[in-house]
Amino acid sequence: MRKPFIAANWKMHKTVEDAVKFVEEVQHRLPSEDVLTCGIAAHFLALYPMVQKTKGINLGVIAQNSYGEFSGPYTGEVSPRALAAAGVQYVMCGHIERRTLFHEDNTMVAKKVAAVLQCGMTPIICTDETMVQQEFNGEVHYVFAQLMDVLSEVSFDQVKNIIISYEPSWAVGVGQHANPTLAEEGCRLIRRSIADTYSYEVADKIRILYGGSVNPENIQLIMSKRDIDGVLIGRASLDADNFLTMVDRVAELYAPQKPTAKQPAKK
Ligand SMILES: O=C(CO)COP(=O)(O)O
Repeated sequence: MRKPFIAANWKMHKTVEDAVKFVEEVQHRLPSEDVLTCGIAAHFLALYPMVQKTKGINLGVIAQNSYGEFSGPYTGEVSPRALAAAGVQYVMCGHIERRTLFHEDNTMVAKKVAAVLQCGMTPIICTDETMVQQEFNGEVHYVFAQLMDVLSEVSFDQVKNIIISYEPSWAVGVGQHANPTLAEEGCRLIRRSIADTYSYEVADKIRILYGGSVNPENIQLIMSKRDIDGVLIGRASLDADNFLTMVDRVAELYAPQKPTAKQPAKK
């Protein structure tokens, strides 16, 4: 069974002080790691203080980006080696805002993914709808070439250590989440492409997250979908109580002591 992963993506919000305060607010109220994994993607400055604050609690620290080299003359970039040494566990690679605002392409993202894996961290590889489907002559076709480009440097041994997120551009930051069935379809297609390229066993183990306007009202519906293993939450994760409400709602779906009608549908 794939353990759910509930991650906040704070983007360029919060000062270091705000970030630490948030951790203090949630630290004694998170469910056990046996039920689900929680994480927070914060900006670079907040990462080290958050690593110190989250020791021993179910709240992984996620970098929102890193560079594809370990060291060198890359002014303004942050090395994955430095992130790993600081205790960061996960790195987001190729978020749609990095692609659209900072012109990251598949080659750059593939290098980041490879470097993150080499440093012993888990990449959260971000994909959007253009990476799984395209329209030709008015018909929607499923395409995997771009996803495979991004995974080009990930070996069979390494692929079990990745997380993938599916964040369709029409749902990110707009307040209207993708129809859960469409969201699951994107995740299912990604899993199928992993199965075709690597193996069914690997595809069955990889966690695939959905991101795009997730909030306390829609999180249970989204997380009740079989092929959605977690969520990346932007705006709705900035408030500690809101974040905890969402975590609790997912825990309700998964906690063994609280079976729900949805549970048999999950893997
Ligand atoms: O970008 C996102 C997660 O990475 C989603 O952002 P919103 O939840 O604000 O739509």
